[in-house]
Amino acid sequence: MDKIPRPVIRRLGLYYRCLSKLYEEGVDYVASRDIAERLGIKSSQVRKDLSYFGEFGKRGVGYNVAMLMEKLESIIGVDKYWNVIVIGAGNIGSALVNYEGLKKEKFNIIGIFDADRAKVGRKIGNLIVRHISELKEFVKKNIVEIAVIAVPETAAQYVVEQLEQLGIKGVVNFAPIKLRTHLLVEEVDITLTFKSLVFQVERKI
Ligand SMILES: NC(=O)c1ccc[n+]([C@@H]2O[C@H](COP(=O)([O-])OP(=O)(O)OC[C@H]3O[C@@H](n4cnc5c(N)ncnc54)[C@H](O)[C@@H]3O)[C@@H](O)[C@H]2O)c1
Repeated sequence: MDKIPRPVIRRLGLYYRCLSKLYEEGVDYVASRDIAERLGIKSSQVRKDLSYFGEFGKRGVGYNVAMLMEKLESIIGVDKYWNVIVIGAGNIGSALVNYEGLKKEKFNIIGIFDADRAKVGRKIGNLIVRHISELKEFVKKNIVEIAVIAVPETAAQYVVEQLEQLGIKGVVNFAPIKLRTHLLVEEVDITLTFKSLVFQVERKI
């Protein structure tokens, strides 16, 4: 399982969402072509990605939606609730706490922390902002494996080191900085997304 490329793992989440919709629509079997069409990717890509995990599909019939969902659930852990903490109660941190979509996908934000005492005690969604000094105690008392870094670039390295010491396993990092850490990191680099888009736009022109 270690050798599966990251982009594939990311796409599995998309496949899962697509299959959930099909399931809700009452669809029993689906062809890779239909999944591909819904997601705007090539059907050969869908077949290749899913073949990493064994032969799910039947030629001419397609994939059994419920069975494939079950298989994906066991691979990407969507059958499990993940507790998440957010470091930084600014624009991004607050937006995430207020974003219902995460909970729907079973990512449960259970704590938000900030270094600014003026923000501590404020209510964001259903949570009260805690001071960062309470982090250690909080992580000891709760099962938390995932954290979001939503602090300024200058504080992000320090924060990831704290998270590493506390045994957090993975981080979603919004700060535009390459973190030095052993933790698993997913970067959310909005500037890069724009750059990639304009690169493609220019090439089309
Ligand atoms: N706002 C955006 O649209 C946007 C877009 C892309 C990326 N980002 C990046 O995401 C990060 C967060 O952005 P934002 O707009 O939410 O910033 P923000 O300034 O609104 O919030 C950052 C929060 O982090 C807190 N903080 C600072 N040091 C801390 C520490 N050591 N421990 C805990 N909390 C600490 C601050 O008190 C503040 O409340 C930044 O690195 C930013 O560059 C922001």
